[in-house]
Amino acid sequence: MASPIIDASGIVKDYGAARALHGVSLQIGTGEFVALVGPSGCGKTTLLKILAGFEEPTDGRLEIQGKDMRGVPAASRPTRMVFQKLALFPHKTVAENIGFSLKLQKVSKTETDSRIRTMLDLMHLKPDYLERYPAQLSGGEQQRVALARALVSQPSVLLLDEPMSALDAKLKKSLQAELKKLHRELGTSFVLVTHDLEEAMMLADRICVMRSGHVVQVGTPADIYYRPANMFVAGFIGETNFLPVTATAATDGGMAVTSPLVVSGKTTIASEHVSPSLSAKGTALLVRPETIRFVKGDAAPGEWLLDGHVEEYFIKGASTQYRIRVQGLDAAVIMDLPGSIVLPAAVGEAVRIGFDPVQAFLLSE
Ligand SMILES: Nc1ncnc2c1ncn2[C@@H]1O[C@H](COP(=O)(O)OP(=O)(O)OP(=O)(O)O)[C@@H](O)[C@H]1O
Repeated sequence: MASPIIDASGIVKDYGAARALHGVSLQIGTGEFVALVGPSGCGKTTLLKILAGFEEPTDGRLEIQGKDMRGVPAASRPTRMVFQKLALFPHKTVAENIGFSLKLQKVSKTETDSRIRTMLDLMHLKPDYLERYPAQLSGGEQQRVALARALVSQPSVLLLDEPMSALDAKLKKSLQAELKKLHRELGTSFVLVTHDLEEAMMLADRICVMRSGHVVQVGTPADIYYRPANMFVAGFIGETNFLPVTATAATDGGMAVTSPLVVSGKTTIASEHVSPSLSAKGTALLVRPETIRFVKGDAAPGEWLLDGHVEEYFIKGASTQYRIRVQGLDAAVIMDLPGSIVLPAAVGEAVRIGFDPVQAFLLSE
């Protein structure tokens, strides 16, 4: 990265005796959209608050635009934060809410009015909303006002703490699309904390996966989905199948893998399909549900085959999910097939399923 706008290194945060962040390092590029994901309590909001200046790190160094942020209060940083729970002032109108920070900065009335109107356009809010109070707006509209209020002071970095978690599914989808468009138009760096992995995949240039106060992996959505560092990351994003295998180093840098459950033989997984942090513990092939098919005639060359029976299926509209029970595997194998009027197999039916191991990824616990 040429010159990161945010450069956090070795950030430690203790709350009393409890350590919330254990030396987190993360660089964010100018204009980049980064999503922070991970299970509840892993430290996402704490990290965001440290970037915003609402919490001081116990140890480590944070630079924003090349400047050490130690002791720099939130209001003096080039960052603005939008909170999970709306922090709109209930007794101020939409116009007063949006213009609040400009008033503090003593920006002229003409300039303030003009910036508020620009924000209103950007957020697709009608001009007559300006005189309304937050309680007179829908949840989605309130969230757009909160975004407008954060963006009106033209921050270099927008920090978003689950801004869409309170919205219903349809509203969430439309606001997600707007957020992506907004990011493209403004060129501002966005850091989004979210529980919604699909949201992170859809919106972010890079995803930072956290666990228990540590960064486990930072990568593009494709890296995280197709080349996860370990089973934790793989299981966190999307549905997964883990097929236990025995792996030994192959001569060309890849790994030779075998499984007693597989009808056909040994195969080599190329090095780019092997996790760099592979260890001997719980070595498995990650096989995504959409890469598995029913094999009714001949197998394709090199295809791995498993025999089982249909435990259940779920019609999801555009796709149908099958769960296949394979003897010797703890969990049913999940397959996602394109939706079709004619179902390919019935519950209880004996089936043979197959996948190309070249599309799989070798990882460990
Ligand atoms: N002010 C605080 N005082 C004490 N402990 C805190 C405080 N804020 C957070 N923690 C603890 O720090 C850890 C990380 O919390 P944080 O809110 O950053 O997690 P998170 O990943 O954002 O979780 P969630 O997804 O549930 O919002 C948790 O164990 C939490 O209980």
